[in-house]
Amino acid sequence: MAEKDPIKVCVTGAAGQIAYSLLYQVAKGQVFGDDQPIILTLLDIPPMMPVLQGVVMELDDCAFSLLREVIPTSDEAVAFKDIDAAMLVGAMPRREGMERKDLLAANVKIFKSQGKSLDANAKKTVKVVVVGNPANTNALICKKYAPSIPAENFSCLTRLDQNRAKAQIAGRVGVTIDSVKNVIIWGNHSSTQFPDVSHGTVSVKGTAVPVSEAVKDDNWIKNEFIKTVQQRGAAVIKARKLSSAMSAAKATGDHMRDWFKGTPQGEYTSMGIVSDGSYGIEAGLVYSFPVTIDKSGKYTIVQGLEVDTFAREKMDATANELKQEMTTALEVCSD
Ligand SMILES: NC(=O)C1=CN([C@@H]2O[C@H](COP(=O)(O)OP(=O)(O)OC[C@H]3O[C@@H](n4cnc5c(N)ncnc54)[C@H](O)[C@@H]3O)[C@@H](O)[C@H]2O)C=CC1
Ligand SMILES: O=C([O-])CC(=O)C(=O)O
Repeated sequence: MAEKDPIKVCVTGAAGQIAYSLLYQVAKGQVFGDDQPIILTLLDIPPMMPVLQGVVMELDDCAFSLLREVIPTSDEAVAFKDIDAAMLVGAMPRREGMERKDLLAANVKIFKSQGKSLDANAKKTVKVVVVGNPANTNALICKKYAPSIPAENFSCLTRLDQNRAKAQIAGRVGVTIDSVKNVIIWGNHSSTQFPDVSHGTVSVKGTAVPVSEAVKDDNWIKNEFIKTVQQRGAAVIKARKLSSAMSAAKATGDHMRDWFKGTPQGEYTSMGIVSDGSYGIEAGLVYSFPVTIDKSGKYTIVQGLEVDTFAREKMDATANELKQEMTTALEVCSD
């Protein structure tokens, strides 16, 4: 069979810690498919160019069969030229004691500039995932400054939260990770996010049962579980003195793979997307919803899930935080 044409993929923050794990997955074919040749563009800031050269040397030395070309640069226009996919990782990470929104003033302007440059340089079909924090609001700003690219092409990463939630449930029940399905992350990638297992299932001895039936401890689900997932990033920072990188890279790969290839039959996944008003969430906010994705890469918000009073309160609290972040971000970007 004839070889596919290469796709062009940009990773920003390419000299940083998440990129170091992410680039391996992308170049190895674990994200876009093991028959999909890749051209990589790698963006970082000028002082990081010597470090980035080292990353390029290592990419060469990996001898990846699918990697056709690597373009390291500190110029957004070069990095975004005709790209099919953008993984916007480059931004300052938080340190111990900070909330992710404390990064807003420092990071949001990066996404204003990159939104403008994507608008001018990327393919109009480009799929963008924002990883740099505060991820939802950075994605909102990026989209705002790229008006010629459809809003549904912008997303932010909440897959790491979903993976964390699945791991907690699998560990608690004592099953493998793939036995846990349809765990949802609603809202902001922050400590107000709502990890919701009320529509999820666990496969126990070959039969799918509701998570609550498998866990048999609603108090744990409503308290410790939610808090553990909400605070997991902070716990990793406390332990490592650096924020999550291997797991963040894995989640970014998972997010993009599902977006390009589709979600498995009967399963949904969570991603931060521009709200269309579903579930009463203000249209325009970048909010994490459960979605299914078809083989052509089009996602649809899962509709009709029952929302009880407990869930409603949590979904609204995280939406309110996002509204406040949006107001601050628009102020920061107005000059
Ligand atoms: N959404 C999520 O689930 C997660 C998000 N993060 C966030 O991802 C971001 C990156 O984290 P790390 O890789 O650990 O940080 P890092 O500090 O190791 O790397 C960040 C890289 O971005 C570069 N950079 C800064 N400004 C840039 C710009 N304007 N254009 C291109 N590159 C730029 C830096 O020079 C650095 O090389 C942070 O904001 C972190 O908080 C981290 C984990 C999970
Ligand atoms: O917590 C942080 O600052 C990094 C991050 O977003 C995560 O690990 O989820």
